[in-house]
Amino acid sequence: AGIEPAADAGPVEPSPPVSPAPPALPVLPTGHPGAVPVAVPVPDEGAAATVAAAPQPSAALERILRGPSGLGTTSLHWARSDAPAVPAAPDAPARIPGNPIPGLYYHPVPEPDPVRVEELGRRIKAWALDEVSLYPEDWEDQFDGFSVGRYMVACHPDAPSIDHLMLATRLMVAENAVDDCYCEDHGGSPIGLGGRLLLAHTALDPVHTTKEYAPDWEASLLSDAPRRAYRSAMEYFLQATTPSQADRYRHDMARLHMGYLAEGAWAQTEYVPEVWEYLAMRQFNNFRPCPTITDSVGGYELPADLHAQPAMQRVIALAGNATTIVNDLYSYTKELASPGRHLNLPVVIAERESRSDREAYLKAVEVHNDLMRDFEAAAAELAVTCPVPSVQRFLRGVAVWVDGNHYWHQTNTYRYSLPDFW
Ligand SMILES: CC(C)=CCC/C(C)=C(\C)COP(=O)(O)OP(=O)(O)O
Ligand SMILES: [Mg+2]
Repeated sequence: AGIEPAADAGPVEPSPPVSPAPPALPVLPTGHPGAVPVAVPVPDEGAAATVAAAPQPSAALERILRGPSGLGTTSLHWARSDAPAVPAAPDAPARIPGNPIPGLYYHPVPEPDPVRVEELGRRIKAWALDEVSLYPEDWEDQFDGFSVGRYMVACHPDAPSIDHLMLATRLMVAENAVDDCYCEDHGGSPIGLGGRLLLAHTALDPVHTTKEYAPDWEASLLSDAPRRAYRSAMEYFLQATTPSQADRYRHDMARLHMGYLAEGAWAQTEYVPEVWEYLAMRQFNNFRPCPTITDSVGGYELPADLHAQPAMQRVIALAGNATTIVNDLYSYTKELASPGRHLNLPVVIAERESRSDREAYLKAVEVHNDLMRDFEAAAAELAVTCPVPSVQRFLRGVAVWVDGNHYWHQTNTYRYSLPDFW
């Protein structure tokens, strides 16, 4: 991961004052300079019926990708361009910084709104420095290089306001702080990871304990940068979401923490998993908590029983897996250069299937492409079988998150560079 907070995960340090309770989030655009009003792409009943009647998954997929159709819906096409998904040509001229991985199946996105990107960048830095003391000032370049504002604007083009975008952006920063500080090479280690993660998880899922012990737990939430970040980001999230949306997020974060633990355990014992085992671990150590808040950031709710449907769970898992293997591919050279052996899909394929680095990398691209195609087929099928407006919008929000995530990885040349395999 990438944002490098003050690496003080150990002993309790003097705490900054608890930030005030966040205000309730307005659902409508706020009039803030960056609060660009957007049309909400919820199909009407007629449009939903059209989807329901569509016989072919491919037609439904196109429907999800294109958004609503019909009179007056032009403005509802909020992110995916009409450009087809492309296996990139190796010699295609670059229009934006960073080259896409040749042969990768992805959808280009429009450039994120620069006004929003700038305002979000300003506000997230203020939060990081003033509200949660996330990192020392001399780490500013790394924070800026992470470009979290550009990331979140690209992934949530339907957010009604900057306040909504801030929900996702705080959580993204906090999640990376925990990964960097607890798990990876900014003070992290597999040793003792379980205890650190569990205690950090209580910033998301509070401890209900006796009067005697509650103050110690409360104080612990301010005792290091990852916990301060989780606690504050979750407090804002709770103000803006329903109890079931918050509980969905907690569940996804418990999954993530379980994935960190498996990765850490394998690192500790120097175990190189089989490819399928690696993919299982990476389904948990995964971006999943980010696309699954797309409705919260969009200012609407996918009801809990619709979120829990097995077909929706499959769509979410496949989307999360595709986005996470994108990270393995774009961060490959960074991870090769890091100390020790950092597992990612190309590294595991090379080891377990006795392939050259290049062959293994190219096979990992194919694994990603299969996951993307399976995700899109599963989403299309669900759109046909469940023509409910919130489901349609959620599926589209997840698809757009997948595309925005690819865009961010491709264009973040501060963090990532491609290997020389073509
Ligand atoms: C934002 C979030 C939920 C992250 C959790 C898992 C995670 C850190 C990733 C999927 C990114 O993977 P990785 O740790 O390999 O990140 P970098 O390659 O260092 O960018
Ligand atoms: Mg990586």
